Amino acid sequence: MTIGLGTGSTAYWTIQKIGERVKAGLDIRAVATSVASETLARELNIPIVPFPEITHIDLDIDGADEVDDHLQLTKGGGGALLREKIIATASRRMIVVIDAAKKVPVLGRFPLPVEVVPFGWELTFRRLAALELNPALREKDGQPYITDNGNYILDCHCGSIPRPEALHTTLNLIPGVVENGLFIDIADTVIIGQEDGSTAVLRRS
Ligand SMILES: O=C[C@H](O)[C@H](O)[C@H](O)COP(=O)(O)O
Repeated sequence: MTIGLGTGSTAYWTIQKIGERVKAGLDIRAVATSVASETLARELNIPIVPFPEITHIDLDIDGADEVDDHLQLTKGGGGALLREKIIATASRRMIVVIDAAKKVPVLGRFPLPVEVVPFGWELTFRRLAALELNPALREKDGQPYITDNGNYILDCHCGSIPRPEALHTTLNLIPGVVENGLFIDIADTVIIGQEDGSTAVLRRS
C-alpha cells in the first residue's frame, strides 16, 4: 500500500507505529504531508515514494483540530493544511485520529487557518476581515509564520461555522487565498480516543 502520513502531535504517534511495523517487515511506502513528517518517516526507515512514481494513495492517516457531527474537519493548526489536503483528496480513504475534546457539534471553536500568498497579504487580510472572519496573522518568534510552501497563515476567529461547505467555497474564491483548513466530505473514518483509553469510531454514511 501507499500511505499518506499526516502532520501534528497525533500523526506523530501514527508514524512511530508505522515505523515499528516497517521494522518488523510491513511492506508499505509512504508520502508525507509536511517536511517534519517526512523527516520523521526517513528517521524510522519508512520508504518515501517520489511523487512522479505515485499512481495512487490507498490510505491517508492524519489528525485534525476539530471534527463536527458530519465528519467535516478543521485542520491546519500546525500549518500543514495545504499539503494535507492535497494528499487527503488524492487518497482513496482518509482516517482521522483525534482525542475526544476535538469532537464538536459545529466547527468554529478552533480558529480556522487560511493559507495565503505573502504578496499583498494585507489585502487578502482585509477581504477576510470584511467577511467578519476576524483574521489574525500567525506569527513565530515575532515574524510571520512561514508554511512549508513559503506562504503565510491567517487564523480566522470566526466563531461558529454552521455551513462549512459554503465558507470553504467563499474563501477559496478569494485571490491570494491558497487553501483553507476546512476539509469537506473528505474524512471516511474518525477514530476518537477517549479519556478512559477506549476508542469510538465514526464512519461516513
Ligand atoms: O497543520 C496541522 C494539522 O492539520 C494537524 O493534523 C492538526 O493541527 C492536528 O494536530 P495535533 O494532532 O497536533 O493536535
